[in-house]
Amino acid sequence: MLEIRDFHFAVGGRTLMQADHLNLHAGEFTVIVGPNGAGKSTLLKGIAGDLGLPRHTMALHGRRFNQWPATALARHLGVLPQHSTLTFGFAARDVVAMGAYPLSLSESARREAVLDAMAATDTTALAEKDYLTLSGGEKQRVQLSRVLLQLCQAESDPVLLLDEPTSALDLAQQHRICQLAAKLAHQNGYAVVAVLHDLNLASRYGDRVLVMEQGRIVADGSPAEVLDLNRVARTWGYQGQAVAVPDSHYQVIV
Ligand SMILES: Nc1ncnc2c1ncn2[C@@H]1O[C@H](COP(=O)(O)OP(=O)(O)OP(=O)(O)O)[C@@H](O)[C@H]1O
Repeated sequence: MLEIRDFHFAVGGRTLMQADHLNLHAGEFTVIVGPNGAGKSTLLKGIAGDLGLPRHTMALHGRRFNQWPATALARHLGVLPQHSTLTFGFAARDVVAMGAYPLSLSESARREAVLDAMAATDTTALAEKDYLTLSGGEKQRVQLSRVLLQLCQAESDPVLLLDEPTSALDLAQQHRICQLAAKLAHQNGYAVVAVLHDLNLASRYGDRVLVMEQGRIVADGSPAEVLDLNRVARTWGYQGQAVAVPDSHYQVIV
């Protein structure tokens, strides 16, 4: 559904990200992993339009990005950046409501959609709180609600890009957000793409894993195909150990 061709971003002659051909699929939770500086955020920023790359190199549902009206594209492509800065003290629910800008909703439908988006990230209790007083993890989940709201009127399967959505979250919330990402893919048909550093979360929840190294995708497949100890040693320079999880088909790398 999302096709990328000849994607290239260089600064000062150094290629920071190159993807000759990448397809992202509806109903699939894709996880991007790789060492610091591998180009994961750059890839997401490129898709999100933040790098000014040519829009005709990407197509969504067979239509090139430059042929999509901006608001229609915003209803189908949502991005949770690694950092979101806000300097005014809005209530958390007003921050979420910012996601409604490409939508056409009555006032009451908008209020309800905001609450639905907050319920999905377990932030309902924060609705009236000043956003600036929230903890890092609470802010991250409120921002995710904003992006979920933005996609709630998509006419065809949307793409959700998450740049390190679990970086500020406690253990339980990390699993909840990964479960939500998998559910949005499997039950709602979203193409969900998340950058994660935790390879065990990637293996447990991802349908597909892309490994990036020095700006390029060097492995692409199911977690079992891609995340073995050899790959971990080669890509991260870390000699891990694999431990089987009882009564399950997956293993953790420690
Ligand atoms: N606008 C830019 N100008 C110069 N260098 C850049 C620019 N954007 C990114 N880089 C460099 O490109 C490389 C990839 O950065 P990127 O943020 O994509 O890495 P990452 O894989 O997301 O890393 P991390 O896991 O640390 O978040 C880094 O070396 C970074 O310093």
